[in-house]
Amino acid sequence: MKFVIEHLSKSFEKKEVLRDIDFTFDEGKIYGLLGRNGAGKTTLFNCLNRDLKADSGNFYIEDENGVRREVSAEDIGYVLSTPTVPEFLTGREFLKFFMDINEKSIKNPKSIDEYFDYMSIEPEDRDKLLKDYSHGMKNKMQMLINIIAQPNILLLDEPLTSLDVVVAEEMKQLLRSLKQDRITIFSTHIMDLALDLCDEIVLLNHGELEVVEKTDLDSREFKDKIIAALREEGNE
Ligand SMILES: Nc1ncnc2c1ncn2[C@@H]1O[C@H](COP(=O)(O)OP(=O)(O)OP(=O)(O)O)[C@@H](O)[C@H]1O
Repeated sequence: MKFVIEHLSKSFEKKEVLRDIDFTFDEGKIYGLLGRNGAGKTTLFNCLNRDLKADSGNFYIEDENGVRREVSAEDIGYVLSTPTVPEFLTGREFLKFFMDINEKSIKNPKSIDEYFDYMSIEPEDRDKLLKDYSHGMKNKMQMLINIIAQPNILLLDEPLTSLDVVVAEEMKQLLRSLKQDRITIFSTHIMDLALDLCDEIVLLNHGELEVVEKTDLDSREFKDKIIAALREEGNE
């Protein structure tokens, strides 16, 4: 499977944020999306998730035989940087509700407590209202509902920033274990995280996506190359 973006453009009034983007993402890889503040990472994710209408362009899923099809809502899981969960439900009620409404699309469902175990959410927290969850715990719940359905494309907008070091490490392991059979695109400002977790580093710079080739560079040189590319001419 490939995820192909063609001629994707988006402007806000006079500001051209995404400029005729052409890019192909391959199955089984984690892509680290890096860009300056305001470069358009969230805008790109919002367009791919169809929360925002692109001005032009399209994107498809292409199978092994080169056959293309439209991307459906079930193909995409989108974890926002600021978790949004229904605060009036308990963690357990939320998971149950989510599993009930997605019954048909969840392959090999586990029990609710198995899912909580999977995300290291303690038994005493499972029946608390989500409004009383910490930011990191809400983040975990959001991550959980996005991976339960095993989407073909997982978009993660800075999801690890608020997590403590132990949980962030667990999430990294989780994302690595999930990367087969799907395309994971991960935006972050934490370069070490990107280098550690991601198979490819993609820069969003001047409204375009480009891969940073790593050939023969040690990690210091690679970081310098990334910073130089992002610094060049600025982004605003
Ligand atoms: N709804 C909107 N209306 C007008 N301008 C917008 C809107 N959403 C985003 N923008 C502008 O588009 C540009 C890209 O914003 P976006 O949030 O996509 O950047 P980002 O790369 O995710 O930034 P950061 O790393 O700071 O989170 C910014 O200049 C922003 O002001």
